[in-house]
Amino acid sequence: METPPNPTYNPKLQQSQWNPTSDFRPPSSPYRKKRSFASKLKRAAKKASCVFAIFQRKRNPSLAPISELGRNNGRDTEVSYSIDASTESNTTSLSKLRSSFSVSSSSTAANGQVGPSNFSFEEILKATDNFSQANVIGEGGFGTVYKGKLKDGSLVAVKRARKNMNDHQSLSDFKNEVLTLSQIEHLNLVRLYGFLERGDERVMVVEYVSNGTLAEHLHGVHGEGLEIAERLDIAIDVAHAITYLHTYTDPPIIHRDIKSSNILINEKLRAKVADFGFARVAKEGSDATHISTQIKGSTGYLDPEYLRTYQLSEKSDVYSFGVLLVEMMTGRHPIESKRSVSERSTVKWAMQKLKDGDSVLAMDWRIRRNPASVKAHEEVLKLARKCLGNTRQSRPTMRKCVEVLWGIRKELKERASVPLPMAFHHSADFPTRDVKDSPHGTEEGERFKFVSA
Ligand SMILES: Nc1ncnc2c1ncn2[C@@H]1O[C@H](COP(=O)(O)OP(=O)(O)OP(=O)(O)O)[C@@H](O)[C@H]1O
Repeated sequence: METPPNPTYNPKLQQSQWNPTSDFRPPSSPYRKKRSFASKLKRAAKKASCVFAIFQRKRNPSLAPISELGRNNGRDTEVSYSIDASTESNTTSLSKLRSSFSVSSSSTAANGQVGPSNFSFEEILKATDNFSQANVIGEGGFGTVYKGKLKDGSLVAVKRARKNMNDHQSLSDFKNEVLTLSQIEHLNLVRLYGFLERGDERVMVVEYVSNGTLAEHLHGVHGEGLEIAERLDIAIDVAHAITYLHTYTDPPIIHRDIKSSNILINEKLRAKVADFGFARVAKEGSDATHISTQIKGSTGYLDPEYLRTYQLSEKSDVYSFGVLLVEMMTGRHPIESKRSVSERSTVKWAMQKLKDGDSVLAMDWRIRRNPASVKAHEEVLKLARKCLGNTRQSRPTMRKCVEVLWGIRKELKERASVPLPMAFHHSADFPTRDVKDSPHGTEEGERFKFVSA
């Protein structure tokens, strides 16, 4: 099932316009379409507002132009940039998926502050209570992440770059993340609302996603333990997001750091992919199949072919996605250093179980067992096996992964709706395991509990 690209989205953005490593300048909008009378009128109004902005800047030079983003290091000016908010729609079919693939053009208000709710550095200070410890929600490679509430009531996550960010790489990763995020908009990708820079402070304001990371859900820190259907929905969301990056942005974007801690979960247990610090723009041109680059990514998720050859392609994300699928099905970290040698690499262990016809033994103890869930688990592992292929040519595209996952979800729903004969409750086909079992125990001696759908 091939999906034609969204006809309204055909940006032809030259890489030279926004090379993330060399030129940190937000590009002009790549979003092109025929202009209606209304949009001409809008443009005229915008022009007028630009004239007003120039007039304002003359009166108030502290309002730096958008094009100075990232270039006023050390000066006490404030620079801001953000993208429009748009209504999110849930995507469950290919056509809906397509319609959600759009890039919003960045809009600039007269005062140089833009976005869904205009905010200044002062408002960010207010929103986070002067970056108070009570609002800290996480710590990452770039610095501390705060929860904030803007004056219009919307919740945001504020990523505050470490002040002594003299590590050139971290700063360029930070800028890379801002730049990449500013290019894209998708239901399953964390939205960038804006970037502010004042003096040595740099903050990135992004959509707040309220329910922790996938890693926390899988490894028992957050939530009750996800059921198989919820895991499938999350896998589909992630696959949609990566498909979008690979297929519907031009030039394509390789995420480079797909892992469970970079996937944020909302209250409805749907996923948004975050952390574009390592994202890399693929070369333009159909014959460009890979990019030679420094190794980036996270242990356990890294494509071995990329490690060997230093050549990055979209299929490196596919490999990491394969590792993620295994993690989601087994509930184990990709590397489990405390386990016996044969179980230390979760991918190797689970793939061996699949090969031996014992895939159910690699199923997360938190997932309820029934014929439908056991089958879905096995099918996901089979897809993971393809994603983990040794060569990039042997791995499926992310779009193919979406299709396969849709098929598995459909079958799961159909199977789950068929009432189980009582005999199944005591079936020897499905080993039972006590849900209280330690996730760190070895599989030998584990007792499984079989539960009907
Ligand atoms: N948009 C967000 N909404 C809610 N919480 C977030 C958001 N972004 C980040 N967090 C929280 O802050 C933590 C740190 O995030 P950050 O992206 O800075 O680093 P990381 O991805 O965990 O680590 P690294 O940068 O080393 O990859 C996350 O683990 C998450 O708990």
